[in-house]
Amino acid sequence: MSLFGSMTDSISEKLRRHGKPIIRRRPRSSQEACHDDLKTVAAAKVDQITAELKKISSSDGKPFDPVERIKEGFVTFKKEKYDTNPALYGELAKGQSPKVKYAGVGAAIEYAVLHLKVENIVIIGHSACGGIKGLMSFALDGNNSTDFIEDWVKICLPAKSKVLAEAESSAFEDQCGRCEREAVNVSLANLLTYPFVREGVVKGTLALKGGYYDFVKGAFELWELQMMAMRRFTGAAIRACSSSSSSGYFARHLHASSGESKKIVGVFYKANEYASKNPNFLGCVENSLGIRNWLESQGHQYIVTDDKEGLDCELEKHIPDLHVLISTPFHPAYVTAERIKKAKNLQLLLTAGIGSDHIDLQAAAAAGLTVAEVTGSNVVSVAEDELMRILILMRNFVPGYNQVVNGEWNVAGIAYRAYDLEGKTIGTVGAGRIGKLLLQRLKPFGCNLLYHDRLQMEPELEKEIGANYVENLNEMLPKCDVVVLNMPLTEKTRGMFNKEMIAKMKKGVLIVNNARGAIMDRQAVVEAMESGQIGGYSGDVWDPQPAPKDHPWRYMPNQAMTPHISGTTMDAQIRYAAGTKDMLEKYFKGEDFPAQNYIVKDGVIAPQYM
Ligand SMILES: NC(=O)c1ccc[n+]([C@@H]2O[C@H](COP(=O)([O-])OP(=O)(O)OC[C@H]3O[C@@H](n4cnc5c(N)ncnc54)[C@H](O)[C@@H]3O)[C@@H](O)[C@H]2O)c1
Ligand SMILES: [Zn+2]
Repeated sequence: MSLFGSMTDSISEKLRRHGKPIIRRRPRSSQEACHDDLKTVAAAKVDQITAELKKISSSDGKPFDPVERIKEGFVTFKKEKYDTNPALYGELAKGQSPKVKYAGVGAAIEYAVLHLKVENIVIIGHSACGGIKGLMSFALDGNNSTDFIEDWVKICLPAKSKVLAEAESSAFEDQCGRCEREAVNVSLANLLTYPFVREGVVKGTLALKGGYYDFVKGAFELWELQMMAMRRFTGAAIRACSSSSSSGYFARHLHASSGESKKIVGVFYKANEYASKNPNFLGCVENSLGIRNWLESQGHQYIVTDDKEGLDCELEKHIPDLHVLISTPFHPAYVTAERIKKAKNLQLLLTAGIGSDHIDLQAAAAAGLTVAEVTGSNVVSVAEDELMRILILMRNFVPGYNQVVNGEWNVAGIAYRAYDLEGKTIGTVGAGRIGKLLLQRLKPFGCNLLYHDRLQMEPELEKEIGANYVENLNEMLPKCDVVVLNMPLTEKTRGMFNKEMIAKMKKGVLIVNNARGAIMDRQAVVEAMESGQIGGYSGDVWDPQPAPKDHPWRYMPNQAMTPHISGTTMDAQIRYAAGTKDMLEKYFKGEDFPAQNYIVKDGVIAPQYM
């Protein structure tokens, strides 16, 4: 591993979770009782050293610059040590087996930032790193992960995927070199999960810097964390890290006694030959959210299957004694009242994704169960996909694509019903997380944006998004060239878009539905497509799922349907896997989940799902 402490937070984290803290605490001594005095002493010492350093550098007229100090130090090291002892450093360049490891763990960082008021944190990686070599050569297929490397790898996966995406065909050595630098960036992002670090960076009182020693070339690189770019690249890492808690012991169980072993069942789609094609493919049976080793190391049983239908299926076998069921909307395990009745040990139903309508919420509430999902985990994924579908329908893309595949060329056959998006009226039914993101993304297209929801947005947000609220849905529908559905499937919205509602829309309206298939009256859609009342329909949600071969939406004209894919991008999977793990961890400890994740809590259904 690194000599310089990068990644060490996650390592100590891992050890703490296994109940083996790296540093064992001595009983409190009287000396420790007066550590407040020591704090003052330490702060005074730091002030003194800083003042001395400033004096030294101001003697040559330049202001004190900590980054310059590091560079100078490195140049001195290179000239006076490295270049004078080629035999030793040549040996080091081949690899090392260090006897000592310096590690800054959470508490030390907190002390340094809050009390010593350091202005720079530098994380330094190095060439020929054994840890990175392990990370790069390790296949995340869920089979050969070791107890230790699994969590570490998960935290650094964004670095590995970035390198593989950018330099897939490069030589292994080159990939390792890139990953040694990217891993530093991940560690920097990891630091941002500390609120006091974030605050310092935002306020400009603290700078996060990455460094890299190349022992082979004898070079040193230094770079500063770019807040915006980092956020984008390491967002997933930040979420993955912040989902790990800092205490390793099971405190108490809200629902059961401490330390009890649980039977957890996950229902996911099978990825078969695709499972190993991407290390972030966590949401399939094969990789089972990447939590198998973690669960089993704590004595829990984890059964995973895609076999979810009928009385003979694998899921049904485990219903009588499972404690937790993890399911996804993409390959929904239908949790009916009968199944809930049979599930005598069931406590928790987790949806890895958003939308828990595959669960009979009334029955779950009556049985005192908790239902929760990873709220927000794939809202960007869905909003982007909806924007794509709007454009695909508006430009009549699918028939054009089909012509190409079929060896045809007929511009007219596409053009007569292809339009610009600009100037059209687009209305979303439901403007929650996804609806708002869609409206924001539509703004630059110069459309007339409308929304209907149970709730009106705050005037400021409404103005920023540039959409007008229409309280009465019946007034909005006749105005729209495109209607997008963005509300949950509930008892109120099931079958809501029937023949009568569809008749209220403009003739030739385009409909995008990534919300839920059952919000539409299946047959009414088919008939309206055939009559031309609906000009185009696109979506990724069906009722039931998987859609049977004879589902009529497969065969209606002017449709641009896909299987349920929008919320299960590789980016989304990292987020919903981390969110599911976070909730499991909290469940084991008897802690509450983030409030927005609850669909049913303590037998009460959240109001918008009633
Ligand atoms: N296709 C996919 O992969 C995918 C992924 C994520 C979510 N979804 C679906 O999208 C839905 C919305 O997700 P979200 O994250 O935006 O949820 P959200 O809770 O943030 O927003 C839902 C909005 O719908 C509104 N609403 C509820 N009932 C309504 C009604 N009867 N009439 C009008 N408005 C109503 C709510 O007030 C809320 O503003 C989910 O429930 C899920 O079914 C699909
Ligand atoms: Zn190393």
